[in-house]
Amino acid sequence: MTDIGWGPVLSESEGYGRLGDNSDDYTLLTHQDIDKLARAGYKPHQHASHGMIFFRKQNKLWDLYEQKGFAMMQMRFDGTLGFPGGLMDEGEAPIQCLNRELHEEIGLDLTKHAFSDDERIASYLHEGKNLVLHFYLKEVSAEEFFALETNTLHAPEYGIETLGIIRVPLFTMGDGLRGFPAFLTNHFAGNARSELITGLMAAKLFTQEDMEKAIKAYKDFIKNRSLIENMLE
Ligand SMILES: O=c1[nH]cnc2c1ncn2[C@H]1C[C@H](O)[C@@H](COP(=O)(O)OP(=O)(O)O)O1
Repeated sequence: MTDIGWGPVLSESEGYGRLGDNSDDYTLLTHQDIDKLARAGYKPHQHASHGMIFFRKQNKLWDLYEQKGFAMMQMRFDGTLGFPGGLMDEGEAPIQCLNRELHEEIGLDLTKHAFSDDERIASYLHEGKNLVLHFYLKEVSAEEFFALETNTLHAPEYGIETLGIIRVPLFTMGDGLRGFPAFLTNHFAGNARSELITGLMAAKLFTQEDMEKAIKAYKDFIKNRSLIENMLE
């Protein structure tokens, strides 16, 4: 087999992952938009699919904090946080792309846990990047979640694209910041932060009020951090 090398292939997708996206850069697409894209063979855009696997469990963590369960994310090769998933290959549909990528990145057993098309909860267009992002959500039991996590160590891309699977802390500590709001202050790939918020709301793990409180705590922290950094300059 001729080795084509990854250089030319990767350089084409370099721009998609650049940091600095805002949530306003992404437009939420309707079902009609998606049907139209499918009829056009998903062209002329590049597409990517990512999925959130979670379990719900009402728990009092350390007898103190209300924990809602866990959601799975990953530390990516580029140092940002994201969901398992990736770019669609020629001839694929978004759901095929998702299942292929989840097998490669987290070793998902597709005979047991393949995602289905009706688990897509949102799709977004980034016009500037000509990129459509499809986002899927899957609920599993706690036991299945732990087994899936263990299996990630044997995934073909573990240690290459996926540097580690992480659990999103779904609780807030007494200072109102540590836990989920502090988690939101990390660097995320693409619109993964918005997807996380959307996914947790769609799963009804957060009430509107709890989510607004968490987002406010995270944004206040970022604002205060920038103020302090500016003062120190
Ligand atoms: O979790 C994510 N949510 C939304 N957008 C994401 C996420 N992870 C990455 N991205 C963006 C930015 C990336 O460059 C493109 C392509 O995804 P990626 O997973 O890097 O694709 P490959 O593994 O290189 O095929 O989507």
